[in-house]
Amino acid sequence: MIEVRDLRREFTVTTKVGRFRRERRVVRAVDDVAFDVAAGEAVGYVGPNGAGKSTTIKMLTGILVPTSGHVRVCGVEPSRGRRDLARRIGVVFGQRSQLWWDLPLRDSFELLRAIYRVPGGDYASRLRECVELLELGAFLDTPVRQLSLGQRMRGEVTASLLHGPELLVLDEPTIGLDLESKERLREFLADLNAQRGTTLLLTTHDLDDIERLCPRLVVIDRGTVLADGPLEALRAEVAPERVLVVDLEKPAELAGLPGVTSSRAELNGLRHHLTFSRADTTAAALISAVAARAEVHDLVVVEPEIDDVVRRLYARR
Ligand SMILES: Nc1ncnc2c1ncn2[C@@H]1O[C@H](COP(=O)(O)OP(=O)(O)OP(=O)(O)O)[C@@H](O)[C@H]1O
Repeated sequence: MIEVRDLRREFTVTTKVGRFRRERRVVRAVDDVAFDVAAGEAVGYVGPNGAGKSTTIKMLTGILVPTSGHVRVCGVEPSRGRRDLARRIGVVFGQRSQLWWDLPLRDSFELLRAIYRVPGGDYASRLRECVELLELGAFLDTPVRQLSLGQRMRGEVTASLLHGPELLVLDEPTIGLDLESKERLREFLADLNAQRGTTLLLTTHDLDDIERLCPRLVVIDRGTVLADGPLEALRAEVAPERVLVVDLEKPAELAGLPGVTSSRAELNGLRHHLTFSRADTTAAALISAVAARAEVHDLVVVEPEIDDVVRRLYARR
């Protein structure tokens, strides 16, 4: 669905030096990026501010022309076949609208239907589905400028799906939304991917979006790909330590258990936090070792937070 090789984009920026001189400098925003996305995947494209995420997305959608490299999206070269591509993909920019500010949402949708020449039956069924799942009914006749951010974002997502795209590219789709709106949108996108098979590529700073939606992560920093793989594999690679938290029936000492790299006790020895590495032991073996020493009341295995995984990936540089 997406094929990117040796992708590069440079910008020339002019900065003022002293009172009269200006200096031209080349900024390489995307530097030899390569990745593929197969049909039906849901991939998170993450990185710190200025990493090159938006620049990549703009090249994938044909808004920006690459300085060099190879990009194909749905078999189309985006900068040459922008119109053709627009019929096959949907794009949502959290910070930019594709809706007509003064028109009611419903009229914006009608205009998009005409632009993309969507057959009446397909349009009606897609709109009905989005209205129902994204709960748009109450504000379909409200001008876009009067909508809340959460309502507008639901409108943006609907607008991007009316022509039935194979791929949906989202740049910061949940930015600024309240928790309930975020969750509703995530659930909708997860269903779209799982049930319709729509491929998703999204950039986000909210790692809960990734945890909820994207089994695979491409991490970019300073224009280059730092890591690419399933979230679980990256977690195991850079943050292999997990913590077994056990509550005991009676206080006990749990020092020296095999595979435990550090431990901490609280509640007068009733609760223990045992840190262990995947390479040294398994959760099952550790639980058996604890149970052989003391009567276990309850337990939980805590995985490293996704924020921690991503922070360690950035730090690895
Ligand atoms: N039009 C432009 N002219 C000059 N420099 C640019 C331009 N667009 C982006 N850049 C620079 O390219 C780099 C990458 O920017 P980009 O917007 O792709 O980052 P990002 O990962 O999307 O960041 P953020 O998370 O802050 O949105 C930055 O150093 C940015 O200043």
